[in-house]
Amino acid sequence: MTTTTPPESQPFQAEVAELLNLMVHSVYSETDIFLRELISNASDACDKLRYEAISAPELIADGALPEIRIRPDKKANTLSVVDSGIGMDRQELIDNLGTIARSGTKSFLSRLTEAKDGTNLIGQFGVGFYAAFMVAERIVVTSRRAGSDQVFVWSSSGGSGFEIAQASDEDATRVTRGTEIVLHLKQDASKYLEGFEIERIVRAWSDNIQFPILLMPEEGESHQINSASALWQRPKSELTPEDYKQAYQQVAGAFDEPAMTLHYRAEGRQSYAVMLFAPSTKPFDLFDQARKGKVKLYVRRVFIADDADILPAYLRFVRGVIDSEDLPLNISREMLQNNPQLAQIRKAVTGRVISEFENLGEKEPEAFGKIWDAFGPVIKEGIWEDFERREKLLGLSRFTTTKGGNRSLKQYVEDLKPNQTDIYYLTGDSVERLKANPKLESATARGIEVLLLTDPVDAFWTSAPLDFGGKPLKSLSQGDIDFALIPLLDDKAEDKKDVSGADEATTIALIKDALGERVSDVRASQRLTSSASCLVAGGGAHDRMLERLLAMQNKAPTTRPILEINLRHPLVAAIAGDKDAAKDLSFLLLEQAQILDGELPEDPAAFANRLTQLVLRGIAKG
Ligand SMILES: Nc1ncnc2c1ncn2[C@@H]1O[C@H](COP(=O)(O)OP(=O)(O)OP(=O)(O)O)[C@@H](O)[C@H]1O
Repeated sequence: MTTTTPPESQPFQAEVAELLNLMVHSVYSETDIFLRELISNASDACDKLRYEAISAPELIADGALPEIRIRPDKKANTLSVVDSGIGMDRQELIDNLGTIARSGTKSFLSRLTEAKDGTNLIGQFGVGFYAAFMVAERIVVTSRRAGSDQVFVWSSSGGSGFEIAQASDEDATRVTRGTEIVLHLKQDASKYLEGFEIERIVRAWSDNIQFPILLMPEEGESHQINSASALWQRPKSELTPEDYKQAYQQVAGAFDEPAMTLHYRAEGRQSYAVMLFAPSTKPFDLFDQARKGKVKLYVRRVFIADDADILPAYLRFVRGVIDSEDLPLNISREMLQNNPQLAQIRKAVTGRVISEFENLGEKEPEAFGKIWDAFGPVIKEGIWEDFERREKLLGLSRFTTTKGGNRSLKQYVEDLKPNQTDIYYLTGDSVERLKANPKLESATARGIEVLLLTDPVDAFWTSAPLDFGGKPLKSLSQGDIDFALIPLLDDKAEDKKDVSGADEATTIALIKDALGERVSDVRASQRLTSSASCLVAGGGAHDRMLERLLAMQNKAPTTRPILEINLRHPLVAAIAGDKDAAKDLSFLLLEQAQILDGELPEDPAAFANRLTQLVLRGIAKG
């Protein structure tokens, strides 16, 4: 005897209501995708059932492979997508079809509202089930969790909420396991009742869904309309670029083209098939804190998990499938973490993905450039995290430098100047600002190439001790720089040295006295040629950019910088000669340097005031 729960109305989570509103009033032309989304959910449900049935075989007592049925009904103007998968109980219906759990949803929705054509963005997000509201004015979902004697009906016409109720006897008899989704189609969506239209969409988007998809026409025989093969198990020679594209779009729920495809079978100590893709566009949650990967793990074609952390977090954008022949089918998700066989697979596949990137970088630099543009900031996390592959990841990295875009460290090292032993870089907010940074001056005068690093992650990985090909990486805004042995491009420039040289000891003493605690030291600079001053971090301190980022997050106390001055600069030279103005001039040197680093002077009003006073004095003198 089952207890009866009365029908109940529930509101959608605010994000769902907003998404539905967007879907209904939007101009998305790609309405076809609703079917792909429903089939994909149905397929996931079949996968989950097969997985649960490994430890509870009674769930599929009939032994039949779960399947997906599509039933158009012109008279009723409905299209049904039915699966005999895992199904949902009452709470699951409420949670899964009433909320969106993914973080970052709010900010994504506001981007979607602003976008002109949201299809691409929608692809990054994956609206899933809710896409059905593009074509349906009312949706009724009847579901029975596998093994349960209770059946529930979820229904909604979009808007602000849904109803949930216990199924009638008739409904319960019809849905013996899994989920039936009935779409009451909108007026202009009746084309989705045509068999040929359904077949076309399934071929285009869902052909390689592993479970049979059956079309149940109103007249005539039902028949299977997909090939239902595990594509990754087929030999490469049988597959076309179009097959790979479809497989990628299906497995990733994406709309773009894969930027790289890696398909192979490993034999030997372990056998497994690998089909992985690098997308060409960024997903919306690339920088999500959870940093979860999305490579699906199968064992002998049975889906096991989609979060088995097969690839390291810095490759979390890679999508696809690994299908092992050797892992035990009944491996629990908890056991995946510590399974030594899986650890070997992880290691081998990670190495292979990286060497594939290396190949692409060498043979098809443009194709690799696309991947780098989209995912470089993520791959660079690996330089910090993956000690073992650090040099390889540095080798993969592409940089904007003072010589141009898309430069590799290999190219950098080939172009080293005579006596140059280090690889120089500067971190900051934008390439334009970095190019104008005075810390580049001395390097520029010697034709030394400098990496201009502007991704937030750059401040972090560069804080590890790094070298490439035996050449250490060195920041131009940290510690001492010695360019003495590297010749100037224009060797006469050196003559300017004594033109208006200030008395070093006196000048430094005056500035130190004026600035007191604001700086940790004042030094003559090797970095500057034409600017008056710059700020650098001490050798043992965090680089300036990292310091700023950490300070923003209150993660570390700030350390005082070192002020470097250019003794040849007239402003610096003036300090020793004009004791009255020495204090104001010293502050000006500090504040100018802060501004050039993209910081604000601590007291902007005092800065403006000082500047005014000095200019007025200048005018009066003139
Ligand atoms: N046919 C179904 N059978 C069982 N559960 C389902 C079915 N359709 C949807 N669900 C459940 O509802 C959840 C939400 O589905 P939805 O399509 O909105 O997002 P998703 O599939 O999780 O995400 P994405 O679309 O990005 O893959 C699913 O995760 C699943 O738990």
